[in-house]
Amino acid sequence: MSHQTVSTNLPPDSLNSGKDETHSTRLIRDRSVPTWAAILSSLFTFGTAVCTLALVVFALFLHQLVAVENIEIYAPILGLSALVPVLGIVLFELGHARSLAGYHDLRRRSGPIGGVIAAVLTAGGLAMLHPLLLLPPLVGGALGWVISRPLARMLPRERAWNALPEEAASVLSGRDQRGLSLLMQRTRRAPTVDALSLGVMGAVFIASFALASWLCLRDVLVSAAIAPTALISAGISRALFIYWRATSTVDPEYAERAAHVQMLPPRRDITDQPDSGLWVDRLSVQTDRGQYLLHDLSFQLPEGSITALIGDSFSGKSLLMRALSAPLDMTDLQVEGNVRLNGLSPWMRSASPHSAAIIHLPATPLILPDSSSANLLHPTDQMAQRAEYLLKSLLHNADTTRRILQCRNAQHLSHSEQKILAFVRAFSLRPALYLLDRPEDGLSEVLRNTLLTRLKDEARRGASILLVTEDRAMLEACDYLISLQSGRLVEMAAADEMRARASSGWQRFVATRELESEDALDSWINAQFRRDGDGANRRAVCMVANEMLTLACRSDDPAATDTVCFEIKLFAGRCQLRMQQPQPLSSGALQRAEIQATNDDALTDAPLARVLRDSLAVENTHHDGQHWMEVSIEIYDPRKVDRPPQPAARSQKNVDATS
Ligand SMILES: Nc1ncnc2c1ncn2[C@@H]1O[C@H](COP(=O)(O)OP(=O)(O)OP(=O)(O)O)[C@@H](O)[C@H]1O
Repeated sequence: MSHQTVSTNLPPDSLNSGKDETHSTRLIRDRSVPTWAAILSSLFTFGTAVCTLALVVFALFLHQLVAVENIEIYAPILGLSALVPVLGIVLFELGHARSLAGYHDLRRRSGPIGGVIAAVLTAGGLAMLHPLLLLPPLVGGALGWVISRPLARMLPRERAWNALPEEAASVLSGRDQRGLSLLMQRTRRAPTVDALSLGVMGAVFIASFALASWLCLRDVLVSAAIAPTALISAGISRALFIYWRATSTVDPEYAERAAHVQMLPPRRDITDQPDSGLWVDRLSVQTDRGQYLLHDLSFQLPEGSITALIGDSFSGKSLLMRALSAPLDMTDLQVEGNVRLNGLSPWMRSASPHSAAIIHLPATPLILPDSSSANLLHPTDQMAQRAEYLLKSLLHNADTTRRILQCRNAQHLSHSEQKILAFVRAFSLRPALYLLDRPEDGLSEVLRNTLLTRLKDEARRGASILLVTEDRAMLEACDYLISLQSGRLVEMAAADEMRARASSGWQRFVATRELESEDALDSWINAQFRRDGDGANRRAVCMVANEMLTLACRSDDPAATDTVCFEIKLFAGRCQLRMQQPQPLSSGALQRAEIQATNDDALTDAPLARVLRDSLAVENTHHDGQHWMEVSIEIYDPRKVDRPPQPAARSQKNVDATS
């Protein structure tokens, strides 16, 4: 996938000002495994298998010509000639490892295919000698399948190290790095599998030997063929066994991946999808049990904007960043949505060079156990100059800059040095979108300020920045705020507007104008009443809010928008809940609702009447140029009452009416 080149207006202090960007920005390519590599791997192992077979054939001729027929000269001739397949084995094995260096998993999975092909061809040769000779290797192969598939799944796996709880306590106290890596290691296969496979191979060898001896007795085989036949049979069952074993475990390439990632088609009703900035539409992340971790998120980040994700702990902030940058890595989760960055899908991976679209910087920096230069992606002279400049501008210290750049193992740098190194690498890639998870973590105030200045420069260049932060200065620099709660988007608005509202005590919630928004509305209201004993307050306000939502959904006013907007503010003894309206409620509608509120029979289908019944007052108000239906609801302070008030008789009436 080729990516659209991002806006590259450089900040005035950039070293590359006025120069061609393409020479100073490193392109990236997503990791990929070429299809030819699997074929090449199989060919190499096929070559090794043929050379091994040739050795067995040499052994057969040596036995027959030298030991049985007493032709002495063949001993050195055949002995020396057999060095050719020996050399072949070495060359094929070396060639396999060298030409596919770095593809260890692929060699392990595709290599055995070459062995199986050689085994099938050899089995054909055995069958031509006598069909019975096929029996031991085939039975061995079948047993190998049973051992490495169903049996291996049932047997307990061996751990790299069986730590006692006391030992684990010592390791997790930070006293034993080697112990920690052993604890982290994935479990290995069951040792019983290896023992059984060796036993099966031994059995195949001896069964073939016995069969070939019997065939020799019947003059079907010469005596010199007995041992080679047994060796070949054992080799065939070994090749099959290796293949079963290699394919019985999940390919690491597909392990720990998302269960399902689906790019949804654009909505038909949206025609003005922007071709710049980030566009997120109906993004959801679900567990395999159907629990939503992110629910139907839709928002836009304009090009060159800084936006902060705010919300309680576990509200899904970090998860959203991961879903935007690497949905495939969300182990066992189901991800779907339509995500576009500058008009293209950042979810598509491509092995062809392209400019970096998204860079995600988690709170713990990603640093390789290699030199700083390697961590800066082995920069060209021009890029190295820019990296040095960026480091200096962040650190304001030439000595520290030099020390970081000359470091041979960047994992030995301090946490903040590693963090700055990761930032410099990101800045030199010039992505269209930065996802920054707690960028301030571990940085001194001076570093946080210089980092913020740099981020503002990146935004001026045209990059969009989405960050999770608790740093006041960073929050104040934001153009927009996105508020998340329990994986749902509560609101996205201009930062100034949200700050002003928050300081006035009002909290806002925006959702689509449909009854399905009820769960999100309830969880927003629940979040306003967190004190122990607040349950009755939650129920009372949720009941009224849900009726208001029903009222909004029933409205056939052509001026009504696709969204509903609620605001809430808590006072002593009451809470004010208001909903934005296209028009004020007419006095006629209010009067009818008041009459209905006193008549139980009419309550089932009269949301406004139920709102009136369950609240202290309902009135039309006007704020920020908008009409609001504002409701006053009685609440209590759980710290001051021993026993929360029972649901009012009116609420009971409501339940009775609806049941
Ligand atoms: N792979 C996963 N499988 C199941 N649940 C997950 C997975 N990843 C994250 N979660 C859950 O999703 C929720 C949101 O996690 P996330 O890390 O996004 O929280 P956060 O908003 O960043 O919180 P904090 O501010 O505490 O870091 C958490 O309850 C977490 O347990």
